[in-house]
Amino acid sequence: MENFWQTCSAKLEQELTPQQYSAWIKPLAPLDYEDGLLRIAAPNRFKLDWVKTQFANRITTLACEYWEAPIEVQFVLDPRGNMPRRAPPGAGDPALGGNGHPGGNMGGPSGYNGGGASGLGLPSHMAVQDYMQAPAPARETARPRQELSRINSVLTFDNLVTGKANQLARAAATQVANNPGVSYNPLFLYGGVGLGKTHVIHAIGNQVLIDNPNAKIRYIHAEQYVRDVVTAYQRKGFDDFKRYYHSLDLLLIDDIQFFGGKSRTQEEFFYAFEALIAAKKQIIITSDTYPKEISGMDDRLISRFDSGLTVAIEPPELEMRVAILMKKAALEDVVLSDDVAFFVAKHLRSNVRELEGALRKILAYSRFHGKDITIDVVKDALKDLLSVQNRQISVENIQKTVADFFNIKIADMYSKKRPANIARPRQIAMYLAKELTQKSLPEIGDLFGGRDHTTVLHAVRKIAADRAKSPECNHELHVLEQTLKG
Ligand SMILES: Nc1ncnc2c1ncn2[C@@H]1O[C@H](COP(=O)(O)OP(=O)(O)OP(=O)(O)O)[C@@H](O)[C@H]1O
Repeated sequence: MENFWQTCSAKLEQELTPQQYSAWIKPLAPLDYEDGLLRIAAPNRFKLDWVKTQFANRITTLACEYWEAPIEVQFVLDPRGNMPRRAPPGAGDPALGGNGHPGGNMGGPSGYNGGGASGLGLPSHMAVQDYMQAPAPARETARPRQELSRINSVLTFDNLVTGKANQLARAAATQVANNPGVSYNPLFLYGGVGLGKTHVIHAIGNQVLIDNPNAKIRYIHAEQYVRDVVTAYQRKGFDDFKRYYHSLDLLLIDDIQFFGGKSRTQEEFFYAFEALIAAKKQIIITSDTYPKEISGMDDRLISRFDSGLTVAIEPPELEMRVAILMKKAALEDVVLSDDVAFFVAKHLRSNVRELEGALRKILAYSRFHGKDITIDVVKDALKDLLSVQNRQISVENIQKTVADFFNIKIADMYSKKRPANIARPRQIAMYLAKELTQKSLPEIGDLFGGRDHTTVLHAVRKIAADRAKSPECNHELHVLEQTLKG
């Protein structure tokens, strides 16, 4: 470590002005180096902050070059108290009355040839930047991996309610968490909005971190990954980008449908994917739909996504919705009666986020008015939500939504044509008409070009059977239902 620091300081001395070097680099001291984590101490908070924002990237790059490995650099306040001030008197420490105000002649961003944070080395998502944002020294040293991983410690398996809708996903997730890189790789979870995909992958991350606190884990939303690719592109920083992502033990990437149509992102992700899988590192992906249905996605990625295990998370069934409401209420120290929980769960069927929102409203309403939570209180608290739920869905609306979804003409809903690409959407529309409206089978038949009620019955049974056995069909229907319910 001492050797590294000598090499690194010498390099920085060449790159910086003498004042910059004396003011910012000389007062630093390497603390320790272990398992890819290098800690460097700064004598006071001001210097710590400035060094983090201005020189962290460069120091990390030099460290990676020196050890020829991905290195994370953490800047901390010197645990031994203030170190002797080695910068010459008046050498530009504004905190001590010098003239080194950021941007002034001591080397603020504009004074640093070769770049400040933006021009040197790692893009903004990189490990060192993460450390740069670590809040307080105590936490910096306590669980650096946890902070770097972006894992939300609240989203665990313990508070994930399990039911028919997510039991497969949970079983697969548990297995992957217990044997990362070994069982299903990648694990691909898909399902509609607010059904718990993000919760499940954070739960995996939390579990892996408990079992192996040194695991290098990263949770990232796909939109952020896209932004990082753009940043790496602008800064010509793909080497750092690759080094970082290819060095992970566990990559959790959320809502990958956002990669659709973004070829450069897909290319970079493909490399990361291949490198991690080859090294038996675990990848977990979520999406709002199954791999083949993601539009604008490269075929080679789609086939990779499908090469591990693909599991759906379904909308929760009634009992599961009740259990979720009760669990979330219990976390707020509130006991919901059965009839209240069933009432809410019966009326709000689309997703868990909606249930959480409803519960928040109910709790706020009852606290504000000082009333116990009864069905009448719930009706008042959720007036707006329930009126939307009760809004009548018309058969015409169903026909239009289904026709748009499958890219056929509305007229095909009434026509006598029977090619499969028309017949199936028509059967789906009939099924939804039966599920979501009060119309009888003959009435529905009439609205579909005067068809017999037995034709409607056949369609309803067929689609119900398909839905029960095919997660893809179930997903399509769920998306349509969510669209229709607004
Ligand atoms: N089975 C469950 N048990 C407890 N809480 C759940 C469950 N499923 C979802 N939730 C909660 O519902 C909320 C929404 O879940 P989450 O964000 O994981 O959904 P998502 O499927 O990732 O949605 P999106 O596609 O919009 O990103 C979160 O607060 C999550 O904790």
